[in-house]
Parts: sequence; C-alpha cells; structure tokens
Amino acid sequence: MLENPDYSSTAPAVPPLTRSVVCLNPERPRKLYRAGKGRYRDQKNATIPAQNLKAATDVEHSELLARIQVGGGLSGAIFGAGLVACLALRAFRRKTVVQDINGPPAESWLYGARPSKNHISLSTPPGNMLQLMFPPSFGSYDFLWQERYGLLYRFKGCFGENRLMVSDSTALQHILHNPTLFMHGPIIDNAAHLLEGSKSIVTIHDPIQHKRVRSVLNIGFTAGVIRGYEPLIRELAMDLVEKWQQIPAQRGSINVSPDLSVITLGIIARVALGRTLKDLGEELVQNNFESVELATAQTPTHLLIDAVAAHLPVPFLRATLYLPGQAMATVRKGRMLADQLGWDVISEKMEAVKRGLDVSGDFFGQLVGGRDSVSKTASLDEIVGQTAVLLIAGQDTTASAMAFSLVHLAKDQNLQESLRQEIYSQSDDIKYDNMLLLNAVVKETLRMYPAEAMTERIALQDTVLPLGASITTISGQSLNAIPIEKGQILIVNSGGYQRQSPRWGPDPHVFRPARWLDGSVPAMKDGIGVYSNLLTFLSGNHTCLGWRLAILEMQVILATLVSKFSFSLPEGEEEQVIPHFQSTVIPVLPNGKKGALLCISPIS
Ligand code: HEM
Repeated sequence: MLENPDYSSTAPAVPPLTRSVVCLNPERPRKLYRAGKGRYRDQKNATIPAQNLKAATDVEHSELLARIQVGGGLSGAIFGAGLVACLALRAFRRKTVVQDINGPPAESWLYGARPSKNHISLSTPPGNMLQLMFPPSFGSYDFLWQERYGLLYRFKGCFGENRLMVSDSTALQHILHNPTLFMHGPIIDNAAHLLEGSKSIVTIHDPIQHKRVRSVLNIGFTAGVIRGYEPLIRELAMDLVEKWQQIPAQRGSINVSPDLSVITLGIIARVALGRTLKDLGEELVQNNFESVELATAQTPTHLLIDAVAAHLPVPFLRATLYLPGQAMATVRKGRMLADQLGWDVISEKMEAVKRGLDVSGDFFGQLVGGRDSVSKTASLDEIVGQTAVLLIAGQDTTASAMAFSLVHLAKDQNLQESLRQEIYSQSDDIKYDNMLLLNAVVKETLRMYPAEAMTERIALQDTVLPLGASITTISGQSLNAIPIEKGQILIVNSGGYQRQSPRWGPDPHVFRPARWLDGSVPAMKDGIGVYSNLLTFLSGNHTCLGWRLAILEMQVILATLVSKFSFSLPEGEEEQVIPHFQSTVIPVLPNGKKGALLCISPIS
C-alpha cells in the first residue's frame, strides 16, 4: 500500500487557470486569482508563486459539512424551473481545468450525443451516463475510453455536468484516504440512507465518528475471528451440495445464482446475528432479496431522477422514502424488519449475558458480550443500526463473484480439473490460504468482476488532485495534478484500474488465473487495496468491512463445490452469461435475467 504522498517537499505543478482557484495549505484553504504565469494573488493582493500551493489534508470536517448543507439549501431554493435553468447555466460557465481534460464526446447538453430522429427520447439519459451505466456488457465503453483518454478522463453527466473518471492509482489513493476532502457522492449516500438508515456505517459522514464505529465493528471481522467461521461455511456449503445432488440428471442446466445468494445470506445471518435463514423468517429473506434486486434494477429514467435529486436539499431527499410505489414499500419494509431483527437479537444477547452464557459465537454477541471492555465506545443503537447494511452488503456481492468463478471454470475444463486435483491433494485439515490455484481463481475473479466497479465521491472543498501518470489536456498542457472545485463528482473506477496493462500483465481483459502464479503481475510500488493490490474491496476509511469473510466464503464454497461436481456450459447462445454492469457487476443471461446457467453433474 502507498503512503499518503507528501506535498510539503514537492509541490504538484498547478496549471494556469482562467478563473479563481484555491490555495491549498494544510491550515486553511483560501481563494486565489491568477496573476500571471506561475503566480497567483489572494484576496489581500499578496502574490503567491505556484510552487507554494500545497494539498490540504486537515480542514475541519464539520465546517466542510456545513458548507455542503448550505449548498443543498441553496439548490433547494431554486428547485423546480430554477433548478433546470441553473444546471443549464452551469454548462456554459467559463472554462475550468476540468473542462479542459480529455474525454469522450457528448455533443448535446441534454441527450449526450448529436440529436437525431432515432436518438431523442425522454428516456435517454443525457451526457455519457447511458453508455457508462447501461453498457451492452460490463466496461464496454469505459475500458475503451480508458485506453483512449488515459487513467483520468472527463465525461458528461446529466445536464452538462463534468465528471471525472479516475483509475490513476495516486489519485485514487488521495481520494480514498482523505475523508476530510472527499466523501460518498450524493446519489450513493442517499441510496444508502434509504436502504440502510442513518446509523449504518456507510452513511456516517463525520470521519471521526465513522472511525470510532468502524473500530468497534472491526472486532468482529479480524483475520482470527473470520477464520473461526470456516466450519460453519463448510457446513452450509455441504447443505448446497446435498441440494444439488438431488437435481435429476436429465434436468440440463440450472441457474446457480439464486442458490449462491441463499448461501451467502445464510452465512452473514449466522456470522453477524447468530440466526439461521429460517430464524430470519420468509418475509425478511424475501424482502432482502427484493432490496438487493432494487440496487441493480436501475432504468435510464432513474438516472435523470438521480441527477435532479442530487441537487435537492437533504431533507427532501430523505423524504423520498415515503413516496408511494412498490420500490419504496420494499425499502421501508426492509428497514423496519432489519431494525426489529437487530433489536430482538441484541436483547436476547443481553439476557444471555445476564445469565452468564457465552454469546461470543457471532458478531452482535461479541459486541454485546464485550461491552464493558472492548466495545463500550458504540451505543446499542449504533450496533443495531448495522443490521440492514450487513444483510444487504454481504449477500449478492459474494454470490455474484462465485457465479463468475464457476462460469469460467465451466468454460475451461483443464483449469477446472487442475483445481480439482489441487483440492483432492489436501489433507482433511485443508489450509485454504495455501492452495495456490484456488487463490489464483479467487483473485482473478475479483480482478475481472469487482462488484462495485464504479463508486461515486464528491469533493468537499476546492483541492488539488495529484496524478501518478501525467495527462495532456485538450489545450495541450501536461498536468501531474489538477485543481478541482468543491462539489466536483469523481468516479472511483476500480473496474478500469483492474484492467490496466502492464499493471496486470499484457492481457488484462482475459480471465487467466495463471497470471497470479507465473509472474505476469509485476510487483507494484503504487498498488492500492487491502487484498493483492486489488481495489475490489476498495481502500481507505470505507474499505469493505467483510472482505476477509468474502474471501473465505469464496475459498471454502468453490473448493467444496468443485470437489463434488463437474461444471459445464449449456449449449446455445441464449444461455451464455454476460458480465453486466448496472450499479454493480452481476452475471446476466442474454434475456436480461440475472443469473448464470450451468450444467452440473455429481462426481461419483
Ligand atoms: C465479493 C464480495 C464483496 C465485495 C466485492 C464488496 C465490496 C465493497 C466495497 C467496494 C465497499 C465500499 C463501497 C464504497 O464506499 O463506495 C464495501 C463496503 C462495505 N462492505 Fe463489502 N463487499 C463484499 C462483501 C461483503 C461482505 C460479505 C460483507 C459482510 C460483512 C460486507 C460488508 C460491507 C460493509 C459493512 C461495508 C461498508 C463499510 C464502510 O462504509 O465503512 N461486504 N464493500
């Protein structure tokens, strides 16, 4: 992992601007105006050479949040016709450095491509959003644009908004490791508020509070604690083996995705709450499936709604929870059921503790049992507040990754057989971490198909973004850092980062687990991420809490299934799997249905 770059000795080159920029000094940012080549002046007319500009890392977060709220309040006041006018005006403002950054053409302000009779439709999202958010398959446009425009490029969001797509590792490191400078963007933040509530670890804005709650939650996700769940995962994997062994031989292919989702939900229910799927109740399980589906059921119209909603004041946004309609009913019910479940589990655990029973077998038990010592820094409210996020975050992400692994194993029979031989060569006491090919398959799957291939961040203040690889702007300037303004939306592009050559070898778009074993992946000085330099689980303060659990699940379940079944692809185009991106990367069939069809035969 990279350390935060030190700008005190080598100041990033700041490009000439035609408008005000911000002086970034660690104590206090202030507005600067250009005063000739390489020189700036502040409001008091003092001249400052460009090399004295420094990156800010230490601004009062509460102050920044207050500024964002004020921004929300202002945009609320101009909501309605005024909002659209304001969005239009913004598109025609004077040129900023961000506007000078190369990127794909989006020639129509509203529709993103040159309007033609066939193209104009109210359901066509403007800018490049349709291409990025609804590609024919995962990365169709993004990977191409990364090749063409580099590791940081500009694209058009709705209503002419300039957004930055970032897969430059130095810039990503800076964005993800400076929570006082960047936070979740408004769309992801609001979606998390609606689905998971304001106590969820994802929606806590204040970095200090977030750090405190995270440190408590980490207690249940250390390497040692997670290793202890291995027998449980094996047991649940064997339940799935039994189920699949009942499938009649003449059945042909089955969709493996729903069963994999059931097993991952079952694991998180046991690990986090000490409950079986049956204990959760049919209503909650069904609702959880529907909530997860909602996250991947975006339509082009949602993009337009999101684009307008991002400019509404926060209370308006939160009030969307009470809108009529099936989707919001599912969200409300999910929140209510998760809260109820969380409180039930906590009160049971507290009762058990009073009776002197050991409750340390699951996450909530560990937190409640250890309240007097380790976890007294989190309130019960804060613990219960994690129920929804754990049930949602822990389900489909891991299930989809395993579905992709199985599809690739079915495609490559030699790889599948080699993996089976590796599994058979283990003693009863399997050491999953030592199985080279198994781990290569896990890593290659997570590299190719990161569930959250793009995640949104917003700049909380004017700042400077350092780049590892310099870019050449439209006007021909070479930049190794770019000034960005408060409110700038940036997309953390894990998908693109994980398809860069030579970072991952010369063939980054090919599923080839051997790259992890034959030296094709060179040592990385600038790699980021908590697992094998991959960004799949992100990096920084919002790093996936369950990453160790997800990897153990993949290791144990894949090894168990491959040891008991042989997988092959069904015949016929219509049954092939396409990696699809719609908020998350999921496997879908050509008919658009989520899933992966595979032929499964038990090994006798
Ligand atoms: C392959 C499986 C998984 C992938 C690819 C994945 C990926 C991610 C990513 C990218 C984030 C950060 C999102 C952002 O801030 O924009 C995240 C956060 C999170 N994940 Fe996972 N995840 C996986 C499995 C799990 C599991 C099994 C759990 C269950 C415990 C889990 C729990 C969480 C939680 C609680 C957060 C929020 C952390 C925070 O905001 O501080 N994830 N995950």
